Amino acid sequence: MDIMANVLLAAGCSPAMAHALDEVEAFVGISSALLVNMGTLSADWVAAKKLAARKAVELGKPWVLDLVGCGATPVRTASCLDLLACAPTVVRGNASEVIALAAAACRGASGNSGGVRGVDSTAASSDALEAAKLLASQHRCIVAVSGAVDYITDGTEVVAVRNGDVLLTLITAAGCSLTALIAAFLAAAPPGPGQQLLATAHALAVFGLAAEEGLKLVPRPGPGSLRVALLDMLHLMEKDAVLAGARIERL
Ligand SMILES: Nc1ncnc2c1ncn2[C@@H]1O[C@H](COP(=O)(O)OP(=O)(O)OP(=O)(O)O)[C@@H](O)[C@H]1O
Ligand SMILES: Cc1ncsc1CCO
Ligand SMILES: [Mg+2]
Repeated sequence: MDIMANVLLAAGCSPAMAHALDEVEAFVGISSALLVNMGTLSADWVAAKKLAARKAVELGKPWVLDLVGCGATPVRTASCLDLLACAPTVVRGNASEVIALAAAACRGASGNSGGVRGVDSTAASSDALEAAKLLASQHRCIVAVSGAVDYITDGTEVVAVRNGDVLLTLITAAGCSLTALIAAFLAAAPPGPGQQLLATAHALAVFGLAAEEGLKLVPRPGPGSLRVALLDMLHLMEKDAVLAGARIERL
């Protein structure tokens, strides 16, 4: 929650981390977008996630699902399936999580089918592209798979983003923070066909580019200094740097 909230603040947003059952709906009411993160699955938190997601749909607000550890345990996979049924705008996971969710959605399976290593991926994002397309078309959402190359699809179109650095995988909740940034970009996306897909791709590009630019500031790069430099660059990067450095390609 620390790094997610700080990433959002650095990017100019106003985050609130809320999970109380009797509060989440009111918070969705005053928010521009909702992020549901599956990192912590106490029963009342899961219930609050579902309430919040349903409220966002009722109010027509975008909401994003982060599949943390989908496939690692039966409870995690089942909870992710429950949230998928609440019509997310965007689903974001690493390759193993997306593969596990697609397998579970197809077969009702809840075992470790995506090669999940706890909350970390053992698969390449390209290996999850077909699973992502299937999920996106069957559930009418956008699916973003993070990795060396990030893929974003609505089931028909596929966009690839080639920003980022492998050192990000050594910062816990880097992916969670990226998903938070997707929610922020959805909140700011103009209406119209394809805009949410583009907003999602741009969030991935800006996040990855901030890491790349941050690494240039660090004399001896490691996860700790990258974590700090990433926050700094999300705050400092100007539009020109983003336009020059974003590597977004329609496939
Ligand atoms: N091999 C890589 N090269 C460059 N960037 C990468 C690589 N792997 C991941 N990334 C980037 O790291 C960020 C986090 O993605 P990752 O797939 O590691 O998420 P995650 O597994 O959900 O992480 P977490 O669970 O810690 O939140 C993304 O911006 C992604 O583009
Ligand atoms: C390590 C960890 N455990 C639950 S959430 C989280 C952050 C990375 O997904
Ligand atoms: Mg994750």
